[in-house]
Amino acid sequence: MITMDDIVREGDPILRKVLDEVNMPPTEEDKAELRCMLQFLKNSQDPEIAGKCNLRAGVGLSANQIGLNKRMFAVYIADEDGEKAYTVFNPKLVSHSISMIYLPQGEGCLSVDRKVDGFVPRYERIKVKAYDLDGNEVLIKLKGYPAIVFQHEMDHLNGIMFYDHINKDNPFALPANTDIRSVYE
Ligand SMILES: COc1ccccc1NC(=O)N[C@H](C(=O)N(CC(=O)NO)CC1CCCC1)C(C)(C)C
Ligand SMILES: [Zn+2]
Repeated sequence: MITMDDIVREGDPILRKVLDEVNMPPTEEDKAELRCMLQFLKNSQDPEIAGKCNLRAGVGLSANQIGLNKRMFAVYIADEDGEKAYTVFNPKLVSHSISMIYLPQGEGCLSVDRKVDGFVPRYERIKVKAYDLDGNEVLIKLKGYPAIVFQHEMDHLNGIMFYDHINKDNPFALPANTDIRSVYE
């Protein structure tokens, strides 16, 4: 079972690596690891398990955050209209909206044990081509909060941290000449 002890923290070089593609079809090992990552997110959102194991309520986890050099991540979002779980290999952003969004409270990261203030501009809508747990190619269309989570995780696969997107001069400045609005998760 993955716990916070297994989560790599900032400073570890693997968080700044461009990770390697996973050969398709995925091996049993690849699939087991990705399933474990999704289970961690579910556990972290279960008050009982999260309380017992001191887990931060996570909505997304990328492979390098548990020390694996593989282009894969899991996302688990449980909201009013049910739960959305994604386990993806080799995701590729195929298109995105011009309009952008950001979380008014900013972003955090399971690998960052400090608050980093500032707005993180993200595309409002994205289309992602990836491979699912069975190695089938899937096209995933997202908008709003789920799109933010996916972009946060895809950044991790390329060694990008959320705070790389925060304006250095004014963390709460929004990109000029951009259609951008705040969204709540
Ligand atoms: C059940 O949990 C929630 C319910 C409603 C709103 C928010 C959350 N949880 C989170 O946003 N959780 C964040 C998260 O998992 N991540 C993922 C991460 O660090 N991946 O590498 C950071 C988020 C910031 C924006 C998108 C992902 C942390 C860094 C605060 C743990
Ligand atoms: Zn993160």
